Order: sequence, then structure tokens, then C-alpha cells
Amino acid sequence: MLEIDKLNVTYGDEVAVRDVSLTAAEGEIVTLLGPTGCGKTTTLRVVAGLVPPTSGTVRIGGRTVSGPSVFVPPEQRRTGLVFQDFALFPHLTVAQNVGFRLRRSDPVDHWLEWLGLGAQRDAYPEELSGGQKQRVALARCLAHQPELVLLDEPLSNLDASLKDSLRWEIRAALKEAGVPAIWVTHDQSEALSIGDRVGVMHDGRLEQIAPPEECFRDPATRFVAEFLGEASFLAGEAADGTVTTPIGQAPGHGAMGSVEALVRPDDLALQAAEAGNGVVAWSRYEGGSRLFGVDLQCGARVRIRTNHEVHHAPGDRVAVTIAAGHGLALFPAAREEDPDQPTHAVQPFPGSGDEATEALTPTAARSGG
Ligand SMILES: Nc1ncnc2c1ncn2[C@@H]1O[C@H](COP(=O)(O)OP(=O)(O)OP(=O)(O)O)[C@@H](O)[C@H]1O
Repeated sequence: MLEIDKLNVTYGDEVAVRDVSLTAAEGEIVTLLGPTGCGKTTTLRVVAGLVPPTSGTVRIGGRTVSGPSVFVPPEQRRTGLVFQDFALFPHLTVAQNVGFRLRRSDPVDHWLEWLGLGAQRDAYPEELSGGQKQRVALARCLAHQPELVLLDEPLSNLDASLKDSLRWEIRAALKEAGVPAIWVTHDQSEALSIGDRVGVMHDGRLEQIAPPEECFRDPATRFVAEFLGEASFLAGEAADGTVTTPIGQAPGHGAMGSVEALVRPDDLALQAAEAGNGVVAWSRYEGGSRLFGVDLQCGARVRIRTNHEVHHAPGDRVAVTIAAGHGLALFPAAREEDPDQPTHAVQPFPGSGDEATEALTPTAARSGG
């Protein structure tokens, strides 16, 4: 088990990690997600013993490895590290890499077979594909029977097609080993699909740590809402578990009174309607689905995902309704006079060309509808 308690790290004047506490239970995979520079790698490096904390405690398997007047060096922490650049010894074969400094060969054989590397055991790293190299790195890590596995962007040097399959193989191998793991990534789909729990970091803080479904559906903060998936917001009034928005009512939870309701593209439905409440601004074909940007009469622009066979052209009038099968997450409406509460800006949508970038205040949104 890993326990991090009130961890702070500063580099000179720069605060990289602020008061982070988290745990990873036996066999649990915790993914740490966040934008570049948010402190994920620093947190991982502190746990590995590669960076000293400014304050706070790290315990692995109940033993304090970093804390006030305690510092256990990295090689005595029984942590296994998997890096994005594989870090294999080029002059050793696959089996020699995996068994490096091990007395017994059975864990080597076990993990080579388990990870489908039996046929490559006498090959050298340069003869392997990127995916095979990362499997060897993982086999080496697990063959040493670590108490904790730390993975730093393990898939970021691999092709997109390989990333998807290898993430499941790594997850299955970690589950087979039954060790806790911290997996750092900036890829939200990787974090949400692999993690038993996801920790979302922002500016050195852990803003939320929870099962992926909970982070996605009930984000603790507006940052988490916007960072995980595509988020649009509708101004509304909430009371007694129901939010009333310009496009209808829905169950809601979180803030009360004047709120902004989080709606994701699959929480909304649209259909052609001459007197509808919205106009299609853009449409994007995604293969199995189609994504629309729709300007609502109330002033908000929302994104709506439909089946790929649905067609609406920019300029088409449509009726937009709330179709969520769950309660909407509600955030206090941003007040224009409060400089610490940013008004919500519609996020630009990469590649759509004519996306809205204007700020939509709740006031503006309400006055329009
Ligand atoms: N060795 C260092 N010396 C000084 N500042 C550092 C050092 N390492 C990291 N930082 C700073 O600490 C902050 C957190 O960095 P960190 O690498 O932990 O973030 P990250 O979330 O892992 O980002 P990325 O995804 O880009 O790796 C950043 O502002 C970074 O510039």
C-alpha cells in the first residue's frame, strides 16, 4: 500500500506540489492526470525517492520512506519504475534485462511468457518494436516483485494503434501481480480507462481523486469538469434536486440557487425544428458519431454528439433538449464582480474552425433566453 500525506515540493521559488494526500491500496491502479506542469511527475519522483519532499510523508507498505528526518534511498524502496523511454540495457538480451541482478529465473520465465515475450528472450533491445521494449521493461519491473509500481507516461513513445492495446496488457499484468501502481499520464482517455481511481492535478494540487465515472460525472471542481472530456455549461436555477435551464429541467446535484449545469455532448439531443431553440454553428464527422456545435437562443454554445447518420448543416435551426439519464453536476454561477471566479469561456474546439471563443457569462446567457 502507498500512503502520501500532505506532500509539498518546491524547486527554489517554484511550488510544484501543494498539500497532496493520496493512497493506493493493494492491487489498485491510481492514474494521475493533469496538464503539463501540474506536478504529476514530481509527485511520482518523490515516491520513487528521486526528489526530496519539502514537507509531508510517504509510506510504502507501512514503512515511512520520506518524512521528517527520514529518507530511504531509491534502491531500498522496493519500487518498480516504468518510464516512457523503456530504459533497457542495450548490451543485454531480453531475458538478461528482465533478470538483471535476480538470483532466481522463475519470475523471469513467468513474466516473459505472461507478456508474450517467450520468443524474444534471446533478442537484444534494438531488435524489438517499441511495444515489445515496453513489455520487457514491465517484465523486468514485475520480476523483481516490487511493493509498488510507478509508471511515468509509459505509452507516450508508442504509435496510437499500439497504445490502445498495450494499455490493457499493462493493466492486466499489474492486476496479475496484485501490486499497487501509480500511473502518470496527460491522456484523459488512458487515465479514465486504466485507473481504478483517477487523481486530477492542477497547479500542484490534487483537485479530485475518485473512481473514473465519478470524476467524469460529478467533477469536484470546474477545472476537473472542463479537463475531463468536452464540457458545456447552461445557466440555470437549482432547487430541490432539480435544475431549470433555458432548454428544460433535469435532475441536478451540487450547488443551489443560480448555477451553471455541466452538460457533455451525450447529455443533449437535437432534432430539426423550424421554431427550434438553437442554430447549428458547425458539424464534425467523427466516424461512428457526429459532433455539432449549436448556438442556443439563450446565448450558450453547446456541443452535442449524435449517431453518424444524423445530418444538420451550419445554419439549420434545431430543437435542443436535455437527454441525460443522470443528474447534472451543478456549479455556483460565476459572478462578474468576483475576480476570483472566472466567468465561463466556451472552450475552442480543436479543428472545428469556426468555434466560439467568446466568454459566456451566466448573465449574458440568461438575458438571451
Ligand atoms: N528539476 C526541476 N527544477 C525546477 N523546476 C522543476 C523541476 N522539475 C519540475 N519543475 C517545475 O515543477 C512544476 C511541476 O513539474 P512536473 O514535471 O512535476 O509536472 P508534470 O505535471 O509532470 O508535467 P509534464 O506532463 O509536462 O511532465 C513545473 O512548473 C516544472 O517547471
